[in-house]
Amino acid sequence: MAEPLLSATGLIKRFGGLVATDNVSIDVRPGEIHALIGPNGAGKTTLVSQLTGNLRPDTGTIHFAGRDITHLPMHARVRLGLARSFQITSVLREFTALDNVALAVQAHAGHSFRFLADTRRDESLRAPARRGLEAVGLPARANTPASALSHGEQRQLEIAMALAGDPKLLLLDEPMAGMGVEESQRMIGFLQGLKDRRGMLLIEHDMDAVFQLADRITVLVYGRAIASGTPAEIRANAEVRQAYLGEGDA
Ligand SMILES: Nc1ncnc2c1ncn2[C@@H]1O[C@H](COP(=O)(O)OP(=O)(O)OP(=O)(O)O)[C@@H](O)[C@H]1O
Repeated sequence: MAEPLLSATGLIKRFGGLVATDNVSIDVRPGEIHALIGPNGAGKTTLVSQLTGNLRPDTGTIHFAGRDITHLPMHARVRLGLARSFQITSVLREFTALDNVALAVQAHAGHSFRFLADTRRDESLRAPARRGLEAVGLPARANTPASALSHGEQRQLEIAMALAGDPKLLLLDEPMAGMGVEESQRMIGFLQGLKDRRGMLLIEHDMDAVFQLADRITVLVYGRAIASGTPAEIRANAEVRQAYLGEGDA
C-alpha cells in the first residue's frame, strides 16, 4: 500500500472548554479520496483548517509529502502541494473562466503581482489554465464571464483554480453544496477523473456523493473520529449508524 501523502497524528484543538478536535489521526494516500463526514458542528472545518495551516493544533503533528509541516504557515503548505478549494483563490466575477484560472496559475507560479494583461497573452499561463478547465469539464465555457456561469459551473471553476498549482493533495470543502442532482452527478464524474493523479480529502454532506466517491471514510462526532474505514465498513458500523447516518440514510 502506498505511503500516506498526508498524515495527521493525535490532533487536539480546544476553543475554551470545547474540544473541537479530540485526538484525531487521519491520513490520505496518493490517488485516494478520503471523505470526512459528521453532523453539523462535529469539527470537520476545524480539522481541515489545521491541515491547511489556518489554525494551529494545540497538540499533534502533521506530515505532508515526507515533511513535518505542523509549524509551517499556510502559503508554505500550498507551495508543497497542499491545496484547498474555495479558500485559497477567489473568483473574479467579471473575468472569463479562462482568465480566472490563468490568474491562479500566475499566482502559483510565484508572481508577487498579478497582471491580467500577462494572463491574456502569456501562453505559459493560458495553456495550463485550459488544461485545468478541461479537467473539470468546463472547456466550452472558457470565454464566458464567471458571473454568467451556473452555480455548479462556478464550483467547477473554483476547483480548476485550486488545481492551477498542480497540487498533490486537494482539500474539497463541500463541492456539491447547493447543487441539483444532475450537477452533483457531473461533479462526481469530474472528481473521479481527478483522483488517479492526486489525493483528495472531501468534506461533504451529500451522502450519495460520499458513498460513490470515497475510498475511505472517517466519521467525526463531537470532535472525535468514531470510525474510519471503507464505505462498506462505515455503512455496517453500528455506532456510526446510531450517531450519524440514521436508518435509511446509509
Ligand atoms: N473559532 C472558534 N471559536 C470557538 N468555537 C469554535 C470556533 N470554530 C469552531 N468552533 C466550534 O467548534 C465546533 C466544531 O465546529 P466546525 O465548524 O469545525 O464543525 P463542522 O463539522 O465543520 O460543522 P458544519 O458541518 O456545520 O460546517 C463547533 O461547536 C463550533 O461552534
